[in-house]
Formats: sequence, structure tokens, C-alpha cells
Amino acid sequence: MTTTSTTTATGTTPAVELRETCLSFGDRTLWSNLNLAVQQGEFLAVLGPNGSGKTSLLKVLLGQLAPTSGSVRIAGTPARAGNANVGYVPQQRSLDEGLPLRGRDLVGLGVDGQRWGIGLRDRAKRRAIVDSAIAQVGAQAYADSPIGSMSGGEQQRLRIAQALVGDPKVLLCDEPLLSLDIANQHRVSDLIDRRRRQHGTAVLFVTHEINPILPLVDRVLYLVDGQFRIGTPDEVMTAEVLSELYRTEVEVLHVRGRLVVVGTGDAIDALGSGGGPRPGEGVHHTEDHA
Ligand SMILES: Nc1ncnc2c1ncn2[C@@H]1O[C@H](COP(=O)(O)OP(=O)(O)OP(=O)(O)O)[C@@H](O)[C@H]1O
Repeated sequence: MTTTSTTTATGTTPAVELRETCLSFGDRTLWSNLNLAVQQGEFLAVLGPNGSGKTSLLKVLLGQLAPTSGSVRIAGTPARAGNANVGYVPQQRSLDEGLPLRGRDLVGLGVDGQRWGIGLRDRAKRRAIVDSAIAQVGAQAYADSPIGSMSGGEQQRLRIAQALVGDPKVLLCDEPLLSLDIANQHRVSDLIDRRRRQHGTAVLFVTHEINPILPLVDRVLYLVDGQFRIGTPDEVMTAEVLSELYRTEVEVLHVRGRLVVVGTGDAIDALGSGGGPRPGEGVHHTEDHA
């Protein structure tokens, strides 16, 4: 296993670095020989069909899952659970309406779980940190309301505030736009984009839909059935590359600045890729969530 971290041409340590990483469950390999350095402020979209290992990759970076082999570093140190350098926006679950938790309490959980402690003398500092995180996502108007009474978009902004409250170097987002309308998709993705530009936070953004974030994406990691490709959207989102990955003929159309990926459901099912796209989705990336 590698023990040292590389530096880039500009002398900075990558925010995320995987070297010769492999993840297997039993005889199923999700990926192997994965080499990836994500730089500070870089926006990496992680794409792939259901079951291809996107969430598992985030779990490896969170230190919740050990890779089968290879090394995983966050800001130069081995990945480990509870790392203050990592902020995490989990897959959206709708929060229980009866949950006795205000928006600011949810954000505060991010403080308590990180480096700040909860002693009495820290209260003023803690409040200032939480207020600042709430302001950064523009959630002041509803931060004192019960979380269960908020809309999906409002809840999602507060989840992002929770993930950012410890000022992490890496932000991991698991389908953060799911079930949001287009206006809220834009608000949430703009927030994340502003953060990485202003603070140099690296973003790994798992999604089934690249179009809502296409203008923000520096590179794509596309996982399919044990294979992967890494490159700019122009390099990876091509008929040639995706047909090779999916092992079937896939077309990529450019329609009014959007990418439309077309394949047949039958052919995708035939891949046996641990699930494939959801019923009726084809190869996905076809429409925004409306
Ligand atoms: N702890 C585990 N033990 C065994 N198999 C697992 C474990 N965790 C995940 N898997 C399997 O690994 C595969 C990848 O799961 P993962 O959740 O990473 O996929 P995904 O790409 O995020 O899928 P989706 O798009 O549906 O969220 C799945 O087939 C899953 O059942």
C-alpha cells in the first residue's frame, strides 16, 4: 500500500487521491486499478447506472468502507471515519414531519460531529458558526422552523449547510438534486459551485443526471459494471466511450446545450450490471427532474 501522497505541478496536495484502488464484494468487483487525484476546487461528477458503485466510492472516501486494495487519501492523509476535512450530503430522504428538530439544530449536528466540541464556553462560537453556515446557503428565513415542515429544496440547503459547517476540504454529495424542481436544482448546484470557487473545496457529485450540472463539471468519473472512464465531459460523454463502457451501442446527442444519452432498455438489462437504469429510464441523462 502506498504511504505517501503526491503533489501537483503547482505544489498542492490533491484533495482526494486514490491509487491503484480496488473495491470488491465477494467475487463482484466494483472497480479496480482506480487512480484518481481530485484537485482543490475541482468539480468531479460521478456517473453510472444503479449498482455501479457510486455510493460505495463515497463510503470509501468517508472511511466507512475499506478498499479491497490500494490507498485512499483525503488532503494528504489516509481516509478515516469522522474526518473533519470531509463534508457529506447523503442521498436525500424526506425527513419525518414530526421530527422535533429545527433547521439550525440539523446544521448544528455538523458542528458537534466535527472539531468544535459542545462545552458551555463554546456556545457563542458554535452559534456564530451555525449562523454563518445558514447564511451561506441563504436559509435564514426558515432556519428556526421544524425541519419536517420544510420543502425538499429548503431541507436540502440545510443539509448542505450541515456538510459545510466544518469548512471541509472535500464535499461529497450523493444525488443532492434528486426530487428537486428545476429552480431548486439551480439554487443548490449554484451554492455548491460558489463554495468550491470561493473556498477551493473539491466536490465529488454523484448523479444520474449530468445536464443540470454540466456547466460546472471539470471532469467525469463514469462507472459501469466494473469498468470506468475519467476525463472531461467532452472526453467521456461520447458515443464511442459510453458504447465501450456499456458494451452496447449508445448514442450521445447534443440538444440545445444538453446531452441526451440514448440506449435500449433491453440491451442495458442484458449487461447484468447489478440493477441497470430504473424502469423506463433507458441509459438516463435524458431529462431534468421536473
Ligand atoms: N456492504 C456491502 N456488501 C455487499 N454488497 C454491497 C455492499 N454495499 C454495496 N454493495 C453492492 O455494491 C453495488 C454497488 O452499490 P452502490 O450503492 O455503491 O451503487 P450505486 O452506484 O450508488 O447505485 P444507485 O445508483 O442505485 O444508488 C450494489 O450491487 C450493492 O448491492
